Amino acid sequence: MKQIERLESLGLFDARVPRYTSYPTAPVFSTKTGAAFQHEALAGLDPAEAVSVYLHIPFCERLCWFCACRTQGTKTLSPVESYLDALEAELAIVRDTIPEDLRMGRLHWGGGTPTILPPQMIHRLAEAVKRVFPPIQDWEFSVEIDPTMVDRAKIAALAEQGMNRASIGIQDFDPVVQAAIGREQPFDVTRACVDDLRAAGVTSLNTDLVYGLPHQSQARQADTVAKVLTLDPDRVALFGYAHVPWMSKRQKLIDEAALPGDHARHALARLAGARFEAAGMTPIGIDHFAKAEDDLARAQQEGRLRRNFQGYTADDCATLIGLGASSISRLPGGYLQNAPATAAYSQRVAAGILAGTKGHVLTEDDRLRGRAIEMLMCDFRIDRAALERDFGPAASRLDPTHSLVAAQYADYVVMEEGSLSIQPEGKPLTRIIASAYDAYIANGARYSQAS
Ligand SMILES: C=Cc1c2[nH]c(c1C)Cc1[nH]c(c(CCC(=O)O)c1C)Cc1[nH]c(c(C)c1CCC(=O)O)Cc1[nH]c(c(C)c1C=C)C2
Ligand SMILES: C[C@H]1O[C@@H](n2cnc3c(N)ncnc32)[C@H](O)[C@@H]1O
Ligand code: MET
Ligand code: SF4
Repeated sequence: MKQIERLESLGLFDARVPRYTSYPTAPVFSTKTGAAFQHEALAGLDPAEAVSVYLHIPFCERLCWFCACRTQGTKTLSPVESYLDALEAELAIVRDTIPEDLRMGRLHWGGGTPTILPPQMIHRLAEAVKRVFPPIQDWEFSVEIDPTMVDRAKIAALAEQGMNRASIGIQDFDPVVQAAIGREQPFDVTRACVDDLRAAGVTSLNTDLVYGLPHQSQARQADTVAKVLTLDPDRVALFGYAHVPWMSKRQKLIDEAALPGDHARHALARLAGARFEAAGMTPIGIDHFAKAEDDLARAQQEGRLRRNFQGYTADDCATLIGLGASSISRLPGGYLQNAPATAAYSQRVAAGILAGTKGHVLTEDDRLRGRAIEMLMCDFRIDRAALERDFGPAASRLDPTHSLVAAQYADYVVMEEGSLSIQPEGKPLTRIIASAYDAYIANGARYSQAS
């Protein structure tokens, strides 16, 4: 049997499992954990430890049909202006809750499209965040940028506020694919944006690509990858298209008949991956590539790679404070998600209430399984000794699962001294294998295809 058919027989194309940007995953969160927990957790933060801050801007001028991110379309800046009022209200409540001298190690603006903000709003928002969270000396400030929704004045404003990393959305450069996902983006506009970001002092530049989009072919994918390589990115994210029209209504505009089949989709991922590796980039986790000298590759090399709501990261801050509608915080005791809809979020913070509405308090078992899943997603290996260091004898609770996984995926995993490793050919199965450690997997949530 061919390699791909053996993987297929293990459920590669049938499995619908989470991406594990957290454990438990967001669908497990419940309203039993809300603002009361958030208040206690924020108040109890240790001021000696810098925190990471994520700020969500849920607005786009265009709404790409393939997109599953939480965002809304707007042609004017008036809802954006009101949203900044809400963010300032949330920041004021958070300021009154956290210890006085808490510092910020990292700030990430995501969306949606943060670059919908004109320069004066960029300054207003960045200054509001820094007043509540003064940055440490060598802080990092990263921003998600839509090359068609940015100009030099916006980039200059972001750079003046300290932006030193950026991530640009590309997805695919082919005009036929772009038309099929409702996202026109000329190469020369993207090229100019990259040049401006570099000139403004951005030292680490990520590009987002998606495989599995309608009308993608080997030839088109090869051409997109070649164009991306001429931009010389430090990192590339290559996401598998998650077709979840029940979650993201705009995906109903996607022509399902034009989506590549399972084998074609897999071949697209393989082709792009092989080209990035041939260009000298290191594969990182299940869907990233990075230059060897980039922090992400170094983190992987040194066993410091982590996974959080933004995907793979070298961020070692234990605490992530999410601001804005739908943002998720990772606090010492557990997770908390802000009200997802912009209106509900704005009403809460205007009333002076913390924005968290759903969450999960972590048990010791959650932490153990969560760390095992993170190890698989980052290192393709569950290090038994490391788990025992952190969790003591409780680490043995996973032994039956190791045995089950080792038997079920015998050709693709090895057990050595209690540590389980996924072999290189088994990497496409990583999300499926990780889900074997998920105690909540049968809770009825619907997920996207695993590979
Ligand atoms: C690559 C970046 C993406 C992030 N989320 C998505 C993408 C493409 C889209 C997405 N998010 C979820 C699903 C369904 C489950 C799955 O297939 O794994 C998809 C397709 C689950 C999910 N992840 C987060 C949330 C809030 C949810 C939805 C749960 C719910 O409300 O029902 C956390 C989260 N992931 C990303 C961000 C930016 C984010 C939180 C703000 C990245
Ligand atoms: C933040 C990044 O998330 C990716 N992204 C957005 N929507 C989807 C989806 N449905 N499937 C896969 N990736 C997606 C894009 O690459 C975007 O740039
Ligand atoms: N909205 C931007 C873009 O599409 C950033 C990535 S998607 C959140 O280019
Ligand atoms: S891909 Fe980016 S620009 Fe397009 S809808 Fe999603 S968040 Fe908005």
